[in-house]
Amino acid sequence: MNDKRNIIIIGMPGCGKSTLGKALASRLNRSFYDADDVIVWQEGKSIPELFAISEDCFRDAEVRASRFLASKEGIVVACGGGVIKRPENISIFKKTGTVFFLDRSPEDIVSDVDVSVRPLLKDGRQKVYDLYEERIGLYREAADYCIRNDKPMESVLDEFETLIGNIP
Ligand SMILES: Nc1ncnc2c1ncn2[C@@H]1O[C@H](COP(=O)(O)OP(=O)(O)OP(=O)(O)O)[C@@H](O)[C@H]1O
Ligand SMILES: O=C(O)C1=C[C@@H](O)[C@@H](O)[C@H](O)C1
Ligand SMILES: [Mg+2]
Repeated sequence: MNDKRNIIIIGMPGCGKSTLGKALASRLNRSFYDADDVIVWQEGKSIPELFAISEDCFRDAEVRASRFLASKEGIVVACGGGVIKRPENISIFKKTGTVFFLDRSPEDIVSDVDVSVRPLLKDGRQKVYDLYEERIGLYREAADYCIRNDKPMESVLDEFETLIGNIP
C-alpha cells in the first residue's frame, strides 16, 4: 500500500481502535490521530458539550474533522464509533485512505471496557449488543477490509501489517 495513503480504522466503541491504531502507527512509523480528539480541538468543546446541543451538532463537527484528517497523508486514524452514521464521512476518508473495520464481539467489548464511563455505552451492557446489531451492516458496508479483533493485540497488529503490505 502506498505510504501516502491514510489508514482509517472504524468500529464499535471499545473495539480497540485507539489502542491498536496507536500501536500500528508506531510500528509503521506513521502519525496517529484520534478523530474524537480532533473534534474537541477543532470545535473548542467537549464531546458531551456537543451532544448536549444535539447529536446532529456533534455529527456535523465529526464531518468537519473527517475533512481535516483526509487532507493529510500517510496517517493512521481511529474514528469515532458512530462515524458510519453519516456516509459522507466514509466517502471523504476513501478519497485519500483505506478503511479497516476492526470487528470485536460485543461479548469481548463488555468484558473489559468500563461501559459506565463511555459516552454512548453509559446505558449499560445491553446497549453494546443493540448498537452492534444496529451498526454491523454499516461497518461492513463502509469497510475496504475487515479485521477480527478476537486474538492477542500483537496478532491483530501482525494481521494489519500483512494486509497493508499486500494491498497494491
Ligand atoms: N485484542 C485485545 N486484547 C486485549 N485487550 C484488548 C484487545 N483489543 C482491545 N483491547 C482493550 O479494549 C479496551 C478498549 O480499547 P480502545 O480504548 O482502544 O477502544 P476504542 O475502539 O478506541 O474505543 P472508543 O471508541 O470508546 O474510543 C482497552 O482497554 C484495550 O486495551
Ligand atoms: O459510537 C458513537 O456514536 C460515538 C463514539 C465515540 O467515539 C464518540 O465519537 C461519540 O461519543 C459518539
Ligand atoms: Mg478510542
